[in-house]
Amino acid sequence: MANHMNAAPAKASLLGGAMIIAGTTVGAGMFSLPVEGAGMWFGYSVLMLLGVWFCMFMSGLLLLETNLHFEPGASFDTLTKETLGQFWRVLNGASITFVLYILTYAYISGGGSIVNHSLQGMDISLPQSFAALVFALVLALVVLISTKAVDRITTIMLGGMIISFFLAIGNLLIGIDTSKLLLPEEGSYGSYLWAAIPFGLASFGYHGNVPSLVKYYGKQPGTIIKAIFVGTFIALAIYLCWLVATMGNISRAEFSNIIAQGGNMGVLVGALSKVMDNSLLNTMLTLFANLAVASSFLGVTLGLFDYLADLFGFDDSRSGRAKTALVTFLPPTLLGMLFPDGFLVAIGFAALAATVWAVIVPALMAWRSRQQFADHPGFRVPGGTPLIAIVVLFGLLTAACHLLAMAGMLPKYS
Ligand SMILES: N[C@@H](Cc1ccccc1)C(=O)O
Repeated sequence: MANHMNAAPAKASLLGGAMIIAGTTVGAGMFSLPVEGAGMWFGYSVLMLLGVWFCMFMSGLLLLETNLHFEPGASFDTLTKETLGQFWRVLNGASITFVLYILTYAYISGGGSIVNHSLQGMDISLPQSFAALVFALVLALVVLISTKAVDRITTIMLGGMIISFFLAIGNLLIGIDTSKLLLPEEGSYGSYLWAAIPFGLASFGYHGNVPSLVKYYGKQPGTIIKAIFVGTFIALAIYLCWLVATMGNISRAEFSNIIAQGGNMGVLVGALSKVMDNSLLNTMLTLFANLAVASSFLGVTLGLFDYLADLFGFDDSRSGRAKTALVTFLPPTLLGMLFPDGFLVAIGFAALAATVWAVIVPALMAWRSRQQFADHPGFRVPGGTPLIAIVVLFGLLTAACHLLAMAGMLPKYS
């Protein structure tokens, strides 16, 4: 999750906004997709991604619709307070905080696992909890230094991600085995769809950036809609290539093995590395995975850092920032060291909480604001109330899938 808000150019370009959205969207969630999608395999995974992308794109537009009734700079707290009232304001704030914290933990878990995998390539082996600590400390230091430091570093990382992704994936795409992809062995597939939906939702989360885009561009719905469309579409394209590359090279049976080993990022990348014979491209793939999770970590924790500083009233002095850093990073880092392999569980819970603030609340707010601001309509998402209902149902369905999967009541591939 990149955060480029502070570097607003004199004339905000569409590309800048689209990159902000794509940078936020593409993150650790992506590494859960092939593992959680292994049960339903490629065809159903593509269908799920298309459906989830559509609903998450629409919920972003519904959020934008409400946001445009307020002054640029107004964010979730103001929007929920003015449209839905105190109950939703508190629930929404709690669900955002929860998502930011648990994603930070997921990134530390995934980051530790991928740092460990990278070090193994250099013949260094560390306990994974130590690798998680190193990953968290180095990046926390960047956030502690300044927002500007985060901004510069994520920009460089985004460039590195694009180059390394296309080099590594290009090679994997050439080597795919279409029969693996399209004609896997006999067995049931469709029933595994449900448990995977929450991971699709988490992978398409970016909604914290919608208020930032309104602040960045001002009240320009046309440009903002295009930025959200292009940004999420880039993410969709990257995910589809990623599924082709992983499922076209790793068989469904091998995925059982990956799942048995916890399904963390390092295990998945390790399995892919085995099928790549070129060591440079192998390095590119590992580099991409490191950059993807590191840039997401910086974006998410910067948001959490600013939010907690404001909540606790810590100032911007050196000691104030140190205190904020402590509350931001200590709990997830400790968890990351105690439970280094909770990556997939954490992404699932992030999805559950995200159904509230990234899906259901945006839909309800748009519905309310259409009544409240009936005399100055402004931008309206097409589709009327039925579209709002579809988005709410999607949120409820995803939450139900997560809860049922947790209770062991949905088929899970293993
Ligand atoms: N889409 C992000 C996670 C995320 C979820 C919700 C909001 C923001 C970010 C990822 O894949 O890592």
